[in-house]
Amino acid sequence: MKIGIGSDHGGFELKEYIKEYLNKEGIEYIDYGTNSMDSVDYPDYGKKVSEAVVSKEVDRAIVVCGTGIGISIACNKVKGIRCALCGDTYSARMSREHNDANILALGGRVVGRDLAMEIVGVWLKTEFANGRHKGRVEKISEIEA
Ligand SMILES: O=C[C@H](O)[C@H](O)[C@H](O)COP(=O)(O)O
Repeated sequence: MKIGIGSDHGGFELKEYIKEYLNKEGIEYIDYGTNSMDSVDYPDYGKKVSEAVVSKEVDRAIVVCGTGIGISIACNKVKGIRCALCGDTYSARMSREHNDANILALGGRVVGRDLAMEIVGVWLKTEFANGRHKGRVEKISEIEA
């Protein structure tokens, strides 16, 4: 599995920490920026990462901004993206099992590093459950169409 990762300045530090985790776990990733704490606009990075998911350059992605709110809103404007902003491991697991979320959003100024890593770990390893959830996710795609 290849993961895309991106953030604005508010999520930069957590993004770099997540990269260390991915390196340790041997998970391949592409970093779409930003590359410093200099102020940038989160929609630019949400768009880049989302387009990489839709084009299948990466399988799934993780995005981070200060709260995770702005970048998740931006990602969810891209057709085919189901971005879930998660602050706990239960939501992270459900976002995969029930919603087939293809992007995880985190708030770099909200969640601590240890919790963020638990959320990332759960989200990466959980598969979509299909079954009754499949038709519901398809109805989301119908809204987009
Ligand atoms: O939802 C938006 C994000 O939390 C941004 O990271 C935040 O708005 C950036 O704020 P500032 O420009 O004050 O660092």
